[in-house]
Amino acid sequence: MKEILLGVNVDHVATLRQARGTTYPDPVHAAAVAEHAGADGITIHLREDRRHIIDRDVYVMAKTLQTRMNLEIAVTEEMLNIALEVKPAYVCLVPEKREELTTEGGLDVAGQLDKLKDAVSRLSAAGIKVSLFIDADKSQIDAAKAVGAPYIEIHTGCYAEAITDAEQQAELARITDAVKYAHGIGLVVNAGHGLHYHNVKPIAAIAEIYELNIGHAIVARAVIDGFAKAVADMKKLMIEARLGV
Ligand SMILES: CC(=O)[C@@H](O)[C@H](O)COP(=O)(O)O
Ligand SMILES: NCC(=O)COP(=O)(O)O
Repeated sequence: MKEILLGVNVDHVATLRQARGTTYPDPVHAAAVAEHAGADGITIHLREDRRHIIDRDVYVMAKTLQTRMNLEIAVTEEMLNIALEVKPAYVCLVPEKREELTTEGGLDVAGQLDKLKDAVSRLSAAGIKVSLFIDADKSQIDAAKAVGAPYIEIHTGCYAEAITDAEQQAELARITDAVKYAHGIGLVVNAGHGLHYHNVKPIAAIAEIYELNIGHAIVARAVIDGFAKAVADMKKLMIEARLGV
């Protein structure tokens, strides 16, 4: 049984902090608790509008994380320069629209090959492992391979937001096919967005998935159960899925 890793996204600990402009709760503290509870990495999305994670969080976590940072950023000069200065273990390039409530879809790699090739090349030259946040779409997977990204993260939002069982099963089949195809052409395949305690197991059971990045649901559960238990419970579900229990 291949282990599946959990990247805990602490963005929405910062959402609570930004809601009042206080210094608490601190996503740096939450990240330390998550790592102690079994997180294999910490994911943070530094959005252009800094609605949750702010620059200070990135620079402090670069010094304090015991596992590794997966920094999600848009493909802009501002963000690329921050990534090249901080040099996190991983950078995941994501699409971003200021008006969106949350990430709405995958990055259009196929439609901007030269721009992505340049970004991937610059980040990789700095020793950063680059992932592209894309839809479960073979043309986008091929494009990710073409621009030299070693990792992709399949957007699971359509699966998570499916209304009927039939729709969810269709999205699961689409994701499964995409993961296996991407793995088959040599990409390391992660997945994430909208996963929670009641929908994570079928995704975690896909053997070729390397890591799941999960945030909103863990932070929401932590409000009731505490952060350590929320992380540990999610990791337990993922391991159970891999064991087929
Ligand atoms: C890229 C992705 O799916 C998540 O990291 C998401 O972007 C979390 O941040 P928001 O909730 O601000 O969209
Ligand atoms: N890339 C997905 C991620 O980091 C967390 O997404 P969500 O679980 O907050 O929807």
